[in-house]
Amino acid sequence: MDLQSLRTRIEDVDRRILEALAERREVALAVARNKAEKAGAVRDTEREASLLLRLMEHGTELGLDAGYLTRLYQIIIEDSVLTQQAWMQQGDGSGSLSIAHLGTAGSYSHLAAQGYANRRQCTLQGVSCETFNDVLKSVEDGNTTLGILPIENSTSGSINEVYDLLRHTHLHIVSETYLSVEHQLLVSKGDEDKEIHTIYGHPQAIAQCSRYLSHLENVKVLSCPSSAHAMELVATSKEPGIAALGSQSGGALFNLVAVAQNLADQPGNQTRFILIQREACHVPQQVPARTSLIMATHNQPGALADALIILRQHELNLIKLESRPMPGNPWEELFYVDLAVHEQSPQWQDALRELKAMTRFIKVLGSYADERVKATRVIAPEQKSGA
Ligand SMILES: C=C(O[C@@H]1C=C(C(=O)O)C=C[C@H]1O)C(=O)O
Repeated sequence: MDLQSLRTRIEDVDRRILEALAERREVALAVARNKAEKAGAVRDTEREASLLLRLMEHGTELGLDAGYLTRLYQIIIEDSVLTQQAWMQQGDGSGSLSIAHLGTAGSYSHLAAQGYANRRQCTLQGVSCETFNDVLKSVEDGNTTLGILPIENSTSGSINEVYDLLRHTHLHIVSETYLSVEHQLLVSKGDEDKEIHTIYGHPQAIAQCSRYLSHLENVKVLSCPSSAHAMELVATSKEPGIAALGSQSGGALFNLVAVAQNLADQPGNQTRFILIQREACHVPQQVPARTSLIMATHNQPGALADALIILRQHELNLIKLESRPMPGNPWEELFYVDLAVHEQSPQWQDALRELKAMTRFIKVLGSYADERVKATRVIAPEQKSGA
């Protein structure tokens, strides 16, 4: 067979894989409907383990590597669990979702908003904003139903500006979504061989690529309001030797080419985004929930330890605890806390009452579906027999 015919065959196989993936997602939605009727939990790790084991046995018979299959199916199962969780909360997708986001099309916030809408079988009606505060205002003023904001990154940590804004708004966090952020260095087509003297990027992208950038000599690094701004600047400028930090899909949108890839200081760089809305949401019991709050303890020895003891007494699982200086009050600390709990659970309501009595300030930012899907692990059949 010639190369072209072989490639046509590959394309045919890929089409069938895609159709099978779409069918699997449809069946997962039917499973969600069934679970909603029976009040069953979305996640069933025993079922996942037996499924993975069977797939590995069958796969190795077909000559496929067990490690490859596990990685592949972990992604497929994560998609299935998150699709079911989204359905449990929002039901069947209806039309479009209006979401305010930082930057124009191609910014990381826009990509995350796109992923959020896709997961809910909705089309995205995105509204570009210049600042995080504009995203908030768009939702507060009723111009959009939702706003999306990056809240923390696996490399650069919490995005304090966003926490600060959340402290002063009456909006609620109603969802979270994770985006793999693979920064690339993008230049205009034809400029691939030009020496770079200036790199533009969003401050978060610059922080996440600090190691790579620190090794470049005679290069100016300049901040832009969003990654989309940085890419647009490079795309529209005639000046050679300028580059932008951005994503692969953003680069494609602006017709830019990558001259360096995977630039984040840590592999697997991910950003967690939150979705904010005017009304709080209700997380069904079948879906694991995360509750986020900000609190300031009294400035006295052991105050934080006392707050943590309350959480332990109520058996609350702490996902995140971070302290930040309180803006305007030097040397006083504000704590960001995330707990694995449903807001309406009596366990949390009791703990909150006790915390209110012993903190100077406490604000629940929202309770929403926990989108971290910890991969189920199984021992591959050959490894088992070889052990
Ligand atoms: C589809 C189901 O829901 C979840 C997703 C699974 C999958 O995609 O195979 C398996 C178990 C559950 O964690 C199910 O329960 O069968």
